[in-house]
Amino acid sequence: MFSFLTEEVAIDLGTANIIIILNDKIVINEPSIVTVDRSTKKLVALGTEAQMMLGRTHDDLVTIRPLRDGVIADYNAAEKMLTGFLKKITKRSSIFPRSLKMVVCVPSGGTEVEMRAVRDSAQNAQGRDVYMIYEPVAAAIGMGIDVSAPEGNMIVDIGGGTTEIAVIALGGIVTNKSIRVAGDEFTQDITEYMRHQHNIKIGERTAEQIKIHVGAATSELEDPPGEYSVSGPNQITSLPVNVPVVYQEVAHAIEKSINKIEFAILDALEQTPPELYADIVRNGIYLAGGGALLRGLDKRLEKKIGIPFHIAEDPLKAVARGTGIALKHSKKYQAVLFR
Ligand SMILES: Nc1ncnc2c1ncn2[C@@H]1O[C@H](COP(=O)(O)OP(=O)(O)OP(=O)(O)O)[C@@H](O)[C@H]1O
Repeated sequence: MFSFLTEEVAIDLGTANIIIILNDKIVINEPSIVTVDRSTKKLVALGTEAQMMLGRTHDDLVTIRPLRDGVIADYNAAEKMLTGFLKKITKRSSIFPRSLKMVVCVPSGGTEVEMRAVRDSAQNAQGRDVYMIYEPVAAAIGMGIDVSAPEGNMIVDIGGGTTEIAVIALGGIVTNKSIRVAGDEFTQDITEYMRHQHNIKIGERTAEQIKIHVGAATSELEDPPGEYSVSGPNQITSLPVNVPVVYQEVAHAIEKSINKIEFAILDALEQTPPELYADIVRNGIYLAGGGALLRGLDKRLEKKIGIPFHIAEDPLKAVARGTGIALKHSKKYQAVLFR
């Protein structure tokens, strides 16, 4: 009778970004950040607004990233963030409590405790009917892969906190590898490199901008980006300096982290049963997550591993789209949804 009060919400609760789909449309796509008042514990800003405050707050305010390495690190902040965003987007009724049917994605390498934290915070944020889906499965659905087919498909999802590598067949994850090396680690590598090589101190946002503007996984790009200039204080003199950065430097800075991802993919392939391995060689490997946008990454991996790599159409949204599709067709996808 009150089904008009039920709203369907799909959530990609990522370390770097949160994407919320309401009734089929992306309504929130913002950084997973909150600013909280230290003394009253009240929420001051959310998402993009909170990101603007990162590194700029005074003592009374604290800017928090509630997720680290793909999982909830600060439970209270995560709940505040979810509740805050859901308040922004859902209908309110003063007479009847609203009812949210939710699907939230979780990393495939998460522990039971970590998953419970997601479930509880979603329920406390008014989710009456909460389901979960593993991120690589959601990414595969988002890329249009038939996850229930009797065929193996490998997904490599390079997010902010984790790189998830999974082989999916018959609606389940057959091989799974999750490493805590992804976009945030690349950003940190760049900060370190700039400090060592150029004696310049830069913040997280600037390092991320370098990665986005001139980020590359190889120093031999066919279509290289122009240099990107950053300014900041010299480490020793504190005087302002301006440094132009070229893509080869970023490739050098993140080399070790990319190597770790290569090894993890090789390791996952080694653990894959032979029939599924043959499918993967035939179908290629699918890349999703923001890290898939690093220039030359697909070509580099292809060369190293000898299997073609396909990048998702919109890598940053593949997981969210898949979560939304699984929610919309929850009967069809009941095998991949769990509570
Ligand atoms: N053009 C780009 N080139 C390289 N990296 C990028 C680009 N755009 C975004 N990123 C990086 O992608 C990461 C975010 O990706 P994504 O939104 O897939 O992760 P997430 O879902 O929030 O994280 P996780 O899956 O670990 O919880 C960030 O580290 C961001 O800096």
